[in-house]
Order: sequence, then C-alpha cells, then structure tokens
Amino acid sequence: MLWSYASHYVPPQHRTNSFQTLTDDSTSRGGARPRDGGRGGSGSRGFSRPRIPSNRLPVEEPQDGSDAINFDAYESVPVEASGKDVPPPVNTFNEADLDEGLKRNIDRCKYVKPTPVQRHAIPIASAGRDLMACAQTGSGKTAAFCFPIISGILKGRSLSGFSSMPARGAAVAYPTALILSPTRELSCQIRDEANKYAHQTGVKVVVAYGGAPITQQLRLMEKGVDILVATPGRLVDIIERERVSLTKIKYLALDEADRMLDMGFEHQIRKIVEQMQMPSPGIRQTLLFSATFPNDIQKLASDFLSNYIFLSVGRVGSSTELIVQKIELVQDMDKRDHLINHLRRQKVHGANGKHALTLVFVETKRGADVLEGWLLRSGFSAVAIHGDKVQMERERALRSFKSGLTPILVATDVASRGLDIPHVAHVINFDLPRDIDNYVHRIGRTGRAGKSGLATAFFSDKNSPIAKALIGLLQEANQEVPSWLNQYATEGSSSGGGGRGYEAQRYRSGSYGGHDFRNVTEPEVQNYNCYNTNGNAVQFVESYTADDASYVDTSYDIQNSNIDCSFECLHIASSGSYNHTDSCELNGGGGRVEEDGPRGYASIVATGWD
Ligand SMILES: Nc1ncnc2c1ncn2[C@@H]1O[C@H](COP(=O)(O)OP(=O)(O)OP(=O)(O)O)[C@@H](O)[C@H]1O
Repeated sequence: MLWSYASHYVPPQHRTNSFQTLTDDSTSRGGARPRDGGRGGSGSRGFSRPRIPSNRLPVEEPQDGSDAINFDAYESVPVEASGKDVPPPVNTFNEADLDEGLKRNIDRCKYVKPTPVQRHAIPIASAGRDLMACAQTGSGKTAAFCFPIISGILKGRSLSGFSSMPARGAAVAYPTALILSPTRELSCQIRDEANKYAHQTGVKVVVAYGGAPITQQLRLMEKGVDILVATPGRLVDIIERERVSLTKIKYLALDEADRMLDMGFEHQIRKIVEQMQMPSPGIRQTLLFSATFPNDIQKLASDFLSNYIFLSVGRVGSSTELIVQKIELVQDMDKRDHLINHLRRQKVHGANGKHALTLVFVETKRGADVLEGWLLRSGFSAVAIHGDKVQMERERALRSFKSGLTPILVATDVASRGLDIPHVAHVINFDLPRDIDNYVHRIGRTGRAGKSGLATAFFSDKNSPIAKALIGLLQEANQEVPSWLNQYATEGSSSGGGGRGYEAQRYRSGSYGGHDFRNVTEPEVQNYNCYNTNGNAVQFVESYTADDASYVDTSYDIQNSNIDCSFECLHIASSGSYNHTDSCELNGGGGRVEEDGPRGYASIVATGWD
C-alpha cells in the first residue's frame, strides 16, 4: 500500500513570510553564483544563488594581474562584510586613510597593492570600527591590523601636537596598543613585522613572551612602548608586577583570535580584557583576526566587541586553492617508510641540489622527538620544535629551518598557526589533527603570499572522525577527493564522529564556509510523527539552519523506522526556479534526507510501506 504524508505540508522554515528573498540587484555585484562555487559537486543543483541581504557587500575581486607578488591568486575570492554602515574597500594603499610615514614604509616593503583582506579591513579599522575578520592563511592579515594601529597612533600624536610616547625610564609602561597572539614565535614575528611598518616613525614596538628573561623585556618597556605584542601568560605576569598598565589602551588586536578564545586561553584573555583596567568595548577599538572562526567562538568574541563589522574574505575556514592537497591512506606502522619516500623524492627534485623546506606535523611532543631522532638516523637533516623544548632550543630550531640549514622541521601544533616561513614547499601531516581548523592552519604554512604549495596528509583508520570535514574542505578548495575517503566519512558519521560539533554542519552549509553568526539562526528542531493506515508510525526530526535570508540547510532524520520504505522530500522553491526531489531508502533502520537550497515548500513522502 502506498502511504503518503502531507503532500502539501509546509514546514515552518519554508514558509515564505518568515524570511524574505531579496530582489535588490544592486546588492549582488558578483552576480548569480552556484552555491557550490560552480564546481558541480554533490551539493550542486544547477540553480542561481538568490540575492544576498543588503547589509552585506558581496564582491568578486577584479583581476588586473599587476602585482609583483602573485596576489592575483587571491583576487577572485568572494568577500562578505556584514554589520552597520560598512566603509567601502580601497583599491590602493594611497586611497587608504593611512599616515604618510607608514605609506613610505609600505613602499619600502615593496607591497605594491593591498591584498583583498587589507583592501577591506584597512578602511574599516581606520574608520575606528571594531572588526572580526576571517581570511585565508598567508593572505596578509598581520599588515591588515598593524597598518591602522600604527597609523592611528601617529595621527593621534600629530593631532594632539605632542608625542604620546611614555616617559623614558617610567616604572610603569602605558602602551596605546596591545596585540595578543598564542605563541612566543608568532609574537616575535608580529613584533618584527610591526617594526618594519613603523620604521623611523617613532612608534615603539616591544614584545613580551614566556620562556625568555622577563627583566630584559621590562627594560625595553621602560624605554617606552606604543605597541605591546604579547602572549597572554607573560602579559598577566607583567601586569601583576605592576610594570605595565592597560588603562590607556586604544587598540586591542587578537591574532589567531579563535585560538585565543578557545578553552586553552579564554580564561586568561577574559582576565586581561575584562579585569585588568582595559578601557571597555566602544572606548577602545578591538580587532580580531583569524583564518578560522567557528560560530561558538564568534559568539564568545562578540563580548569583546562593540557594533562590529564581520568580514570574511575567501572561503573562510577553508584553505586556499594555491595549496595542492593530497590525502594518502597510510596505516600507522607504514608512516615512516612513506615519509622517507616523500623526502627522497624531494631530494631528487629539489632546486640547486637542496631539498625544499618540509614541515612535518605530528600529534605529540614525544612523537616529534622520536621522529626527529629516526630521521637523523636515516640520514636526513631534521630538527624538532614543540612546547617542552626550552625557548632557546625552539628559537634555534626555527632559525635553522628558516635558513635551510635543517630543511626538515618536525613540529607539534605549536608551529601550526601564523608562522610565515618563506620557501616551505611541503607540509606533511604525518599525524592528522583531530580538528579540521588545525588542519587548515597547518597546511597554511605553505602556499603563502600568492605562492603555491603542497600539503600531504597520511590518513589512517583512526582518522575517520575527521573524514567528513576533510572532504568538505577538499571540495571547497577544488581538490581531488580520494574515493576511499567517502567510506571513512560514512563510518565517521555513523560512529558519531566528525570532530567538533560544528564541523559537519559548517561543511554541509557549503558556500564560503564562514558566516557572521549574527546572520545565522540557531538550528531549529521539530519532531513529527506520521502514521500509515495501519497505525504504524514513522517519526522524523526536522532540523534547519538559515544560512542567510534566502537559504536553508535542512535535514530530515527518520529515527525509529523498523520497516523498509523510501523517504522522499520534494523541495519546491518559492521562486519556482528550483524544484527537485531527494530521497533515501530506509532499510529497516534510520535514514536522512539533507536539504540545502532556497526557501520554499517541502513535501515529505514515504512510499513502499504497507
Ligand atoms: N600587500 C602585500 N603585498 C605583498 N606582500 C604582502 C602584502 N601584505 C602582506 N604580505 C606578505 O605576505 C606574507 C603573509 O602575510 P601574513 O603572515 O600576515 O599572513 P596571514 O594572513 O596572517 O597568515 P596566517 O593566517 O597564516 O597567520 C608575509 O610575508 C607578508 O610580508
């Protein structure tokens, strides 16, 4: 007997009056765009993307091919900025409202034109607005927050007519800007970059980080500090010694902001920002930057911001297409041989008889030491870096790697974020991370500043929980997905895997992978029971998330069917341009239909059941 349920049933999220499809053409400079970026993957159903709400600025960046460094590679990335009164982007550094001395230094750095994130973030930050910005690894985020800070400090000085530099020899330092970062090495790198940009402007940059003598850092601060770059632990120490005061902070920047606000650091960051006399949001300006920004962390971060703009450049939480990603199925006991094969091939193909710099990520500190030893014994020049090494060893390892003296660096996640090491040609995930965001940051150590790179991951049986998110990421970046990986993805999902809760959802939502959480409604869940004429029930759970005003991600989970039947969901868009049917077979168990498309009506039909 054919049983059918509610052939004209309209689930609440599909009712057109709850969300409106916008029709303002002027909001969509980028034009219609297939939801999967035009690749025609599994999510592609050949419809045009409806208009984006008018409080966003969708921009397809132009391609003029004029840059010395190949930033053209970033040019066609989609950009979204949401929030109130978003200042328009600039096309050149000259157009930007930046101090002239700083502009001279930008010339000295040979930055011919701003990268896309700089094009959008600099005018926003220069206008004094708070900003939460996501952009791909290696795309110039450091300058995007340093330029407006340095410029603001210089302009503040010339307006007031006197130097705001702290008195030399003062016991307590009063920096104007605080830049926090999660690792010592990254803090030093930001200090170096900021110094380059502030060259001969009188803006003083000092770094404070653990593992190095505090007295030396304090002595430098006594000479005056405008911009303090710090890791959270050392900063708290210095504040508690009453050697630095945050009362005059005008600019607060968090690099790798999602990491700074996750469980490892949140407590310290809250202490610094909320309990140590820093001016409150709205009085200070707050700039948060990262390549990844999961919704739960965005929510936390919004506590530190006031009337902020959310900027996403590229497929946020994704990787750049500059990085060729290869996933290889290698069981744990075979990994070493596999690694050696890769390294030998590189030796043969390396330029000028040298083999290219290779960064090998492992899961544990002990694993890093063991692999370093084994590589050395096998005749490869390798060095390890991890959190149990003393700071001097860490710095020595990094220096030796950067210089090419030791072309293989074996690292834990201490080296996964932010480090800008030129000439890293190959990142090998010897052990895959558990979290897809860490994967994004790790592979981002190659393919930087418009250069191409290679990332190889050794995938073993125990990595199935990350398989689904990995497939989403590979598809987003137009990379090949090995067919065997799909099998692992199914296993990973059925065993309740998939990494952190947001992952599966994020990649199911497709598009740019990152959204302003203020525009994303919480998934709503409803339970329904359907009965056939014999009184047998199929219970299904409908869950939906609004991606934006015109899209929904919906899933229908059949929970308790113990009979065989087919379950179909017919999706009819209210615009009439997108009608299709999704179905799944219920072979005496549960099943799921996933919907991802414009708002409209859904008919849910179970057939073949008697
Ligand atoms: N406008 C520009 N023109 C040319 N090079 C630039 C420009 N802006 C930044 N760079 C260079 O690009 C490289 C990458 O920049 P940066 O380290 O800031 O990237 P990032 O986006 O912070 O990466 P990650 O997410 O890994 O931290 C650096 O070497 C930097 O000097």
